[in-house]
Amino acid sequence: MKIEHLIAQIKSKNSFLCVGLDTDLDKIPEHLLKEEDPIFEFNKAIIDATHSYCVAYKPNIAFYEAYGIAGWRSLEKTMDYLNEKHPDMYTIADAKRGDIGNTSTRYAKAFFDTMNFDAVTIAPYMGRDSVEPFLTFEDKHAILLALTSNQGAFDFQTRTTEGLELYKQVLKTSRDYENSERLMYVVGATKAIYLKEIREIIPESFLLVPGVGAQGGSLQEVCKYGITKDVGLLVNSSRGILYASQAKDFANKAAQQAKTIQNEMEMELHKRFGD
Ligand SMILES: O=C(O)c1cc(=O)[nH]c(=O)n1[C@@H]1O[C@H](COP(=O)(O)O)[C@@H](O)[C@H]1O
Repeated sequence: MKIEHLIAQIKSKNSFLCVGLDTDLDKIPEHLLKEEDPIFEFNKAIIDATHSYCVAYKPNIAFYEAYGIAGWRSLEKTMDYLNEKHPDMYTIADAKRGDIGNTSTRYAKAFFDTMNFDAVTIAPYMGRDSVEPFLTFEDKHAILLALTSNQGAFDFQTRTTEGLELYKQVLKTSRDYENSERLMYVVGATKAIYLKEIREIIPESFLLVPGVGAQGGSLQEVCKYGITKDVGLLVNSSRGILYASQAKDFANKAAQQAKTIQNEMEMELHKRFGD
């Protein structure tokens, strides 16, 4: 998807919500387990209920790989459903890949060509030649982990070498990669305070911001420090939306949660951009 199209979607829906499809058979409503493909049926119901309130969906690949071939099939069906019924939705494969060049090339083919995702999350640790294969696809994005939402982020990402924290080195160095305009970055909502300095290095790049909802990050703080003239944010919530109810009304409850976040986003956008 062209970035202009994503920005237009955000503006027309007054939403920069990404719904994370972290679909877990231990958490979905019991009545769905009787279906032939419970994961797909759950995703389809969630998509049908939430698509007016969000602009993106982010299946986390672990939740599909965990079920082997059946899980991959559910993922493929979910992507086919999204691409056919909701082609305006931005789709992110949360796979956190990255390897030597020829291997990254195959990962890029898997997610961009075969599965037709718009973006994939990438671990930057192996450097330039592990990232650039993902940047050769027009209108696709590689989303580099910069400062993640979890506690372990402090093990390495905030450590300083040569006067600069590692996550800042990731931001600075990757700007010189070929086709770096196709990069986005992950910054956890739980690290919103860091966004001020992050925006000094990457004033315009889109950020994927997970960690509101179940992990306790604040949408208001994220907006305060992270929003750009094009909004520049995709804020993800997975469990907080997916598992708002585990009863038969799960899709309605998920829609209510998504609508609540969308309303908050609309207020934040209104504060900054007016009508
Ligand atoms: O790359 C990610 O999406 C990601 C990065 C990060 O720093 N923290 C983080 O939670 N995530 C993912 O975002 C989702 C968060 O899920 P909830 O905490 O249930 O909203 C999960 O799929 C995580 O793997």
